[in-house]
Amino acid sequence: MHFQLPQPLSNLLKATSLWQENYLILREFKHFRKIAILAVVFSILAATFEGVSIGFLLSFLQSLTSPSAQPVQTGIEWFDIWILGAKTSAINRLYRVSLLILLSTWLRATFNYFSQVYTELSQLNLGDRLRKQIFEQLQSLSLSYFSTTRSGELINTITTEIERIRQGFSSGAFLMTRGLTTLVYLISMFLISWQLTLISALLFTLLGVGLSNLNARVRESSFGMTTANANFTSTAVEFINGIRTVHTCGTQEFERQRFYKASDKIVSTTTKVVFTWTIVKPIAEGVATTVLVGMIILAFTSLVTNGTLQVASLLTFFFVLFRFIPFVQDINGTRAFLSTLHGSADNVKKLLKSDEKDYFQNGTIKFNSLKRSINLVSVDFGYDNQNLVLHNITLTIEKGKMTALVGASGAGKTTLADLIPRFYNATDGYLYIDEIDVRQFEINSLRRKIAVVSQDTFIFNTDVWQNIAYGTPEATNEEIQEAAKLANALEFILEMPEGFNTQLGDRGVRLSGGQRQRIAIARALLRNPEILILDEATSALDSVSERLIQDSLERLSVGKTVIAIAHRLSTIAKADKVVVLEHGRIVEQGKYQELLELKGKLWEYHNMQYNNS
Ligand SMILES: Nc1ncnc2c1ncn2[C@@H]1O[C@H](COP(=O)(O)OP(=O)(O)OP(=O)(O)O)[C@@H](O)[C@H]1O
Repeated sequence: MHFQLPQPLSNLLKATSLWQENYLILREFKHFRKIAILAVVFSILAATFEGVSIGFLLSFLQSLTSPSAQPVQTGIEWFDIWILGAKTSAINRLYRVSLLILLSTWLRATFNYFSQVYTELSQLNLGDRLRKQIFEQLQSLSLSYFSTTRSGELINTITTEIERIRQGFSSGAFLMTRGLTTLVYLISMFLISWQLTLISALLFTLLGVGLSNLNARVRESSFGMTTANANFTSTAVEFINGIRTVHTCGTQEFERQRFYKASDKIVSTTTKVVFTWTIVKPIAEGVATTVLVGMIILAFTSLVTNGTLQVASLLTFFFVLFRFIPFVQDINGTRAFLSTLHGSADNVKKLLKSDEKDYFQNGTIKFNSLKRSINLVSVDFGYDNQNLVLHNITLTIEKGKMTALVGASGAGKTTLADLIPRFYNATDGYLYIDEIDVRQFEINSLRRKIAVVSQDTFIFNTDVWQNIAYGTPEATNEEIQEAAKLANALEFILEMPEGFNTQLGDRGVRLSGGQRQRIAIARALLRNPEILILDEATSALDSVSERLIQDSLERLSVGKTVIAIAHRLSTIAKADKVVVLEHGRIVEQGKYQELLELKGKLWEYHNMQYNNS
């Protein structure tokens, strides 16, 4: 069944500031509107039956206090006669009304149960949708977004802040049910005594207005609380990820202070919120009790003594008022709690918002294979708008050839190589693959043909099989073993306690640097790429394995296009073209021997390396 809100209702909803401010969150309801509507419907039914039981209660008390009096009549003849038993004896009426009270109470309890179940389910769905929405957002943002955002902050948004919004939904639903029931109470009270109801309504409204001011303050301080949470998660994530560096550098005390400070900040900002938020309920309670006592005195001294109100009606009125007060307190308390969530909502909305974010724009042309060359034409690139890292790069990388990038640390070699699989877009200039702008290619079809073996290969916390086959799920065990063998990784894998089934731990902590790199090479070998980017691929290996891997890479490179970045010149001596970069500019390019004869930059590096070793 497909639920849809009626158009006018939907338009009305969209005109509210609640919708406009929280559109990015509320739009998720459309994915589980059936559940959300059921939650609302059951809440309405529960509230209605609360009112119905009050009606029956009045009849019940009347039957008790003045059995001979005319019973309460609804005006619906069949109902008054057959259901309430208006024409039967007082005791009969008492039985009937008692039965009706029980029935309506059970029904109310049942509806309450379903309203709670569907509210919880809606809440679960909201959390689920928001997490997935953020995942989609993170997947579609360009990599540069992650260079400028702390990962801990993102983790905080996905976990803590979404959890708080989820709680916010159930509080919102609670507010709605409480609101509806309060309305039903108000109507019942109004029917019993409009004078007393008007006075109570006026006093409670004044109370509500007074408390709004406090809620605004809670809202303000909630932003500080969210910032403190985000900062704390970032600090904790950095501390755990960098634990080896902390031990190596002996900075435990420094980290302790940083961690404690971040944790203290959560305490201080939250304390501020707690003090303001929790004061709401006691204030509401005190004022409400004063109102109640005042009303009892007023009712007795005027309305009952002059006969305007029956004792049964008065008792029912106070019974309802008595139940009404905690509801009003709940409403105020929940409103205050909801105010504490503005910071969280803001945080999630900021991440989901699409303006001022750099999105990855996918192309449509399917990349099948490299036919001629990759051409960079006057390419400039900067990670931010202020500082260019690459300047005016014009370069041809020919199919089937090995192009080596050489230069000092920070010269821009990795950055240049990252432009080919389009990890980043050129800030200016063009990158063509076979004369087609790289931006026009469907990115996954291009990246499937490229393998990158980089300095910081990520090893997943799963077994060796899956780590090598990452990106090639269709690979057979034989193929995986063959790739491991070619990458010179088979031996150490088989020496591990469970061989290929060994779990590699978070980020591959159970592997040495060289082993990690060999897993990465095996991963690349398995993908059998057309274009191979080797970024310092052999730097973490001992000389024996380096030679073995060098051989396997040479075999693999036959007929493939290789872009190799290596500090050790021995690994690139056979390159078809060597490109020397300095401060993001190409200063030399040509064959290794030709460049040596020029006695320029490569010659300097060459001498430095071979004279030192
Ligand atoms: N994600 C990033 N965000 C901002 N700046 C970056 C980023 N990555 C690198 N840089 C900067 O870009 C410049 C070039 O870095 P790159 O990693 O390309 O140099 P490299 O020649 O590969 O160095 P190395 O040989 O040390 O790996 C450096 O100044 C570096 O600080």
